[in-house]
Amino acid sequence: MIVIDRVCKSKSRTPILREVSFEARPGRVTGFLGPNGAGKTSTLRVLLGLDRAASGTALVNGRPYAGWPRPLTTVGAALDGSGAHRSRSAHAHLRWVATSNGLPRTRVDEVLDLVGLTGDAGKRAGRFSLGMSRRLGLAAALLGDPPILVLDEPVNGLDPAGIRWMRDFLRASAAEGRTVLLSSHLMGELAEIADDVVVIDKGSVVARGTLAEVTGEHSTLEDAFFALTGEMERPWS
Ligand SMILES: Nc1ncnc2c1ncn2[C@@H]1O[C@H](COP(=O)(O)OP(=O)(O)OP(=O)(O)O)[C@@H](O)[C@H]1O
Repeated sequence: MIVIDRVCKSKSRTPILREVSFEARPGRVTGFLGPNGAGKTSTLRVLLGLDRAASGTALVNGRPYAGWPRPLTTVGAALDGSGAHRSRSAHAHLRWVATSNGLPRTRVDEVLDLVGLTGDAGKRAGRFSLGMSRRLGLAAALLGDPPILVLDEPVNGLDPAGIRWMRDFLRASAAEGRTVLLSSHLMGELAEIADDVVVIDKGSVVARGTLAEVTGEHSTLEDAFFALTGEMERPWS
């Protein structure tokens, strides 16, 4: 369970998060939706202890992320890229992450299999496609078999097959009882995958609830999003 409670943060004296509050629950996919620059990544960075909030709390299973003795066994996170050095093979990268976090190396082959990268395990990360890099980032996040997954824009840039694979994987993870929190600015995709939706705009949460509650009277989540944020649909974007 993730509980974010009235998190505030400023950068260069400009408020970028204004009392952000929401929950992500076990067994559900929670979609964190907002336009570019709304504050999604900043919120996730606070949650993962990579940035400090000026005020408010962000807790995973009742504690700050950094308060967990072996955080990878509580939260698996993938923010941007695979995190692997270009010259390292997928297998070597995962071995290094496992060893440095006190996780058994036997887990490396298991997570490679889970994300469908067994056949590419010896390939250098620098030669991976975007979809393969996303899978490698996810594999690292899964090393500790965590009950909570936090993923920043996991389907951004993936081809249709990659999107479908990621969607099925995350839905199956939630069905196993995991808490899955993912950010996205792709509304159609989020509507396909999320049980619960949190909409953030200009650093403030403007809606949260089940997908049906947030969509409300609108025919699609996208329509609801534009009504909530006042963003105009731009034909060139
Ligand atoms: N290091 C920084 N210095 C100054 N401003 C920053 C910094 N990092 C982020 N910001 C600002 O904070 C706001 C929120 O950015 P953030 O990256 O969290 O948004 P986002 O919703 O993840 O956007 P995107 O979908 O484009 O990734 C933006 O206005 C951004 O310009």
